[in-house]
Amino acid sequence: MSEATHIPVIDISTPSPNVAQQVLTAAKTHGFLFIQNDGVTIPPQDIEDMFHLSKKYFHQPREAKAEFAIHSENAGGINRGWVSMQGESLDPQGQKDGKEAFNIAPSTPSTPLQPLPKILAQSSPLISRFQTQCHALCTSILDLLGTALDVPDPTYFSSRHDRARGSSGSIFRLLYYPETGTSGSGNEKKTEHGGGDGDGGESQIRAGAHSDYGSLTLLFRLPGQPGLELLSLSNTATAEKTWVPVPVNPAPATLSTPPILVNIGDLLSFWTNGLLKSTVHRVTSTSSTTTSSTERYSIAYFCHPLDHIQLDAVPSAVIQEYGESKKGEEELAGQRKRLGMGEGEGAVLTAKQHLDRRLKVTYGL
Ligand SMILES: O=C(O)CCC(=O)C(=O)O
Ligand SMILES: [Fe+2]
Repeated sequence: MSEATHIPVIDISTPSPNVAQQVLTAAKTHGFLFIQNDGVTIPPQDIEDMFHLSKKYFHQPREAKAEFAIHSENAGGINRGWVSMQGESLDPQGQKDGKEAFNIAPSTPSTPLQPLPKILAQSSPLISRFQTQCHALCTSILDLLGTALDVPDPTYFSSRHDRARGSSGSIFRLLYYPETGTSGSGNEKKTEHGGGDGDGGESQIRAGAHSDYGSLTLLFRLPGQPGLELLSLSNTATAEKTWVPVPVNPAPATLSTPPILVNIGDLLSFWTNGLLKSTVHRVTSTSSTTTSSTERYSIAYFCHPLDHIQLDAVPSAVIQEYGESKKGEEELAGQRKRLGMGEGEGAVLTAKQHLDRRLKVTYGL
């Protein structure tokens, strides 16, 4: 990875203005940062158990998984349940993704977990606990951003994500990228797609190029299962971009458990006038020289503000100034266009409207 895209590993276990600045700098520069796992907020044992559960779930026969198909009543409605192999394209202009997924909406004190297939239901306490832990980490990161952005109330962002106060678009997602190049995987063909963005090689797209929709995404991956790449500026003069791999553990000699990867989503970028970057990323096969790749698992927590939260001006001089700069204006015009908002349309969106527009523009939902 070139120095320009060196994603820092940040230890936030003792929050301070300096730590807050480190988080802000990474969010402004790369839109990606690693958080050192303190072993407490999200215990490594729970991460391991979640991966174990995910493996057990996805290794079931197709028919068992189809009972809880995404958006079905069985699965508890819209955006919940199982996404089949090639069942979605994260890049609407690209090919179908070579992956399966299972979406679980977070439980709250007033809403229990959605109906789950038996294997997952048996581990409901682990799933609920894991979601709560993920949300707690998001809260800490949002508070650090509030501090570094000099918002008078540093909990400005996090209080607007308070799960006890209502529903949100937050979603917890188990992801499975089946082995390819062998019979029965359902995704045998190696494709030519994806080599044209500067990496020069042939690679198979397992999850198409996209940016995430919400405020923050936490991503858990397993050592020995690389494949995530982000689109990074490689030449400022020509604005040329290139795909850069994101290691699972950037410092295995010093970090016994992989740090947690965090990235900024479109909503938080929009809310901060484009100051925080929502960076395009994708998942490719592990090898650019062979036709097969081994199975891969990841787990994502997509954190969203409460549905009713208005994404209006954040009381931060840094954000306001950025919005008035040429770069900020360009950034916002691009985001508005992507959201299908007319030029000069100054309407304030709620978090739910933002998500609905983003889904509508991307999927025509
Ligand atoms: O599986 C991964 O490593 C990334 C998945 C991803 O970017 C997503 O689901 O939004
Ligand atoms: Fe993503």
